[in-house]
Amino acid sequence: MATVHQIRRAQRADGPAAVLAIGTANPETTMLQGDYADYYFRVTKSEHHADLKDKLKRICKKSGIEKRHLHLDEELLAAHPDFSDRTLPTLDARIEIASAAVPALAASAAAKAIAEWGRPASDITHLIVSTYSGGKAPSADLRLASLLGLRPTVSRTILSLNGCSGGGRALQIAKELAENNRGARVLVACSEITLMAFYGPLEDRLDTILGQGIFGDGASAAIVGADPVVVGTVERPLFEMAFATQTTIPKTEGDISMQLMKGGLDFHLSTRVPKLLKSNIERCLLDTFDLLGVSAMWNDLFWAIHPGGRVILDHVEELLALDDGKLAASRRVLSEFGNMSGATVIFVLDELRRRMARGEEVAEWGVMMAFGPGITIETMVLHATCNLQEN
Ligand SMILES: CC(C)(COP(=O)(O)OP(=O)(O)OC[C@H]1O[C@@H](n2cnc3c(N)ncnc32)[C@H](O)[C@@H]1OP(=O)(O)O)[C@@H](O)C(=O)NCCC(=O)NCCSC(=O)CC(=O)O
Repeated sequence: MATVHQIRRAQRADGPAAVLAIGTANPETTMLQGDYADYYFRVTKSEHHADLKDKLKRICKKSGIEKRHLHLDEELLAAHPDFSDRTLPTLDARIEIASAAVPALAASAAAKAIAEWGRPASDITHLIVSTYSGGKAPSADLRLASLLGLRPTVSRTILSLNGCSGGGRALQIAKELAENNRGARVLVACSEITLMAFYGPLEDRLDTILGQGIFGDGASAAIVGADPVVVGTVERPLFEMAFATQTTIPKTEGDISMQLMKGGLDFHLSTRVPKLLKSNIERCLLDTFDLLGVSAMWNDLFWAIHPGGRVILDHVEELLALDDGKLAASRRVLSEFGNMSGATVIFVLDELRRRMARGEEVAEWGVMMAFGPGITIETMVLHATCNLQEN
């Protein structure tokens, strides 16, 4: 019999985990940001809140968002007019819709990632799903496994209510799984729909107005594995996952929060969020690079920052004295899709690889950062492989 130490060593991969493929998907319904305030106040029958409508118009104008995709379209809302009133008991109906829509959207994104990866879905060994739109067990992970035809032994994990840091957390767990289980191929899927937190405006909840104005729907998927297969199907690592950390900003539990209530998901965002991130991000980066034992010039790196809001990107750019264009991938994703919570950061990686393929970003090393309730900062140091320059 081998020793436990030998068994453990044999289980570990040789190389670092890497993102091997990426896929994204969005609901068909598109909402132009310039039309949103009129639409929102009309469908929620709230035209009498003229001051709030003007505020939302100003938020939309300054949001850096051109359009968003939304699962909850006018037709679906017409079938559920009570969704506009957060005091009515709509949680059951919302969960019913979300428990079909979230895995379906995730499956669209995952199918694209699997097609790019080039191996059969049945070769996936682990599945991690992140969403804030849960409320049922078995959860979206099991439904997604079934939609994709994953093997019955696939090892599933659901991350619930991790909010905008869900994508970062899921990728960190995928890295650990891939590096500690030789041959593992981890499918990460993040799927978010705002239907859970859609309701009309309230004078005393300005964060509702903000949330309605910046959040969008989308799903992203990534396949993560170590030691790429080079015989038969050739796997092409995109981003190698060098190192990862998680930091919580002390005493900020109340600044980003979500809670299920009878009328849906109550989403709270304090006005302090951009400033809190601004005063903690650089320390977090310095600590991460210290732990790695290397120093870095911020402009020599590529950046995949979660675009939580336009002003957050402005703060990061200013704080780190980043050159123009360093946050172009985050800004483009924000512009095209809004803040899709946990799904967003993989969209940013997808956009980054397109920019790298066009030669618009040439840095070899970079950082991915996502922020969520906690306030939690998920940071990962990435290495771009030559495959990204060759496309
Ligand atoms: C909303 C903005 C685009 C507005 O742009 P500017 O700040 O440049 O413009 P501005 O100061 O003139 O603000 C325009 C109007 O928005 C209002 N406003 C700004 N921030 C607000 C907030 N947090 N809650 C309510 N209202 C807010 C202002 O009071 C102002 O109203 P008036 O015009 O009436 O004076 C920006 O502030 C932004 O990007 N904020 C970041 C949003 C955020 O916190 N994102 C994190 C999401 S959480 C996340 O990503 C993680 C997770 O969900 O888990």
